[in-house]
Amino acid sequence: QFLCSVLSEAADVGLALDLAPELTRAVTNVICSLCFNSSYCRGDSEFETMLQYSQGIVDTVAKDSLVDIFPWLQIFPNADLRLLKHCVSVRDKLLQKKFDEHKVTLDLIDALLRAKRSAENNNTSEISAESVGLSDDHILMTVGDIFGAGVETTTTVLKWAVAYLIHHPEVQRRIQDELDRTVGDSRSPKLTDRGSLPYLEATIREVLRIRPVAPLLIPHVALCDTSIGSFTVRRGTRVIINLWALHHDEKEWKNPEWFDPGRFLNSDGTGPTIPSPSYLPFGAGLRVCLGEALAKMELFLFLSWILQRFTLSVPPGHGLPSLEGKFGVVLQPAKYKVNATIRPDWARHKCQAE
Ligand code: HEM
Repeated sequence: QFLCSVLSEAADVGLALDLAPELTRAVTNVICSLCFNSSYCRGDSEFETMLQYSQGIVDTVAKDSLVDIFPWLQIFPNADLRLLKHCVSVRDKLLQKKFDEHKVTLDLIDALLRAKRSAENNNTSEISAESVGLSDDHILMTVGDIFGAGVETTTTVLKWAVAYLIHHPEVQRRIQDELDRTVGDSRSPKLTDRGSLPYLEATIREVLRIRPVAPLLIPHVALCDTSIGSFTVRRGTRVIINLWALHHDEKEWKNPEWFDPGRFLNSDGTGPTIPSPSYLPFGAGLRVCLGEALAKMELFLFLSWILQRFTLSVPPGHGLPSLEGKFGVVLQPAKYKVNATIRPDWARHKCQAE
């Protein structure tokens, strides 16, 4: 709702908007309300700090990832590693503050603290809060992981989605037709509408295919001797999965560089499908993304709300957003500006409400 009101204010005065900070704030607030039962307003200085350290981490993790591959290289002076350590320490201080401020509420920290207290009360020589991973430090790092994994990823997918929608007004129109037919303009889309909006679902899948947020997933280590196809993988080997190659494999995807949500629709166009097993935007197996279900809900709600109310386009005098991306642990699009125009039915709606 806040995001839509920012778009609405910009639309009223014809302002070209950099959506990135607004999308980040909206996604951060989803995670904040889950972890701390709180949210940030526009211009909050703590939120600005969070934006800065988060970008610092994205810019340095996996950059020229030689240290990731040869960890002993960290003995040499390294400006990126220094910046990374600084950002992590700012993050830890902020999380510690949130943790100290924490009152009794119903959120993730609260649930973890209750589990810790219950483990402490049942303390026996075999089971202690510490041994089941519930020290204060574990709780802080769990919340840190949820932030680290849950904000930049979802925000980046939304930025790519908007960039592709601006490049493809015909895709926007088709989603809007679908929204008009199934949801209308007298209420906002809900999660229960997801099953009746297959083209929007197919578009989200195509964005996740064509610009996978984690093009090399997260590095894995083989826990035992094993094999992948005809390759032997020894215990302790670092395994990097090239998701980019899987998602752009010409044997699996016709014209893989074309943005075509239709490839994720079944033959009669009535439901979403996954046409190839070469599609793993959230990874697979034991270490598959923990937040997949949450991320899909967010992507659906953000995009359906925005497209129900607005049409997105390139502001006059600006070029189309670049689709190249900046490679790092997360593949981010370059900055771009967007024009939001209120759709005629919503404009009427607003007038009636005033
Ligand atoms: C569209 C958004 C997202 C995408 C594309 C995404 C993608 C991924 C990928 C590719 C991995 C690595 C899987 C592997 O290496 O096999 C991963 C791991 C992970 N993700 Fe996500 N993610 C998203 C959102 C989220 C959210 C919202 C959360 C939490 C609230 C989250 C939490 C995690 C965690 C904790 C892991 C590590 C799991 C483990 O190692 O056991 N992710 N994600």
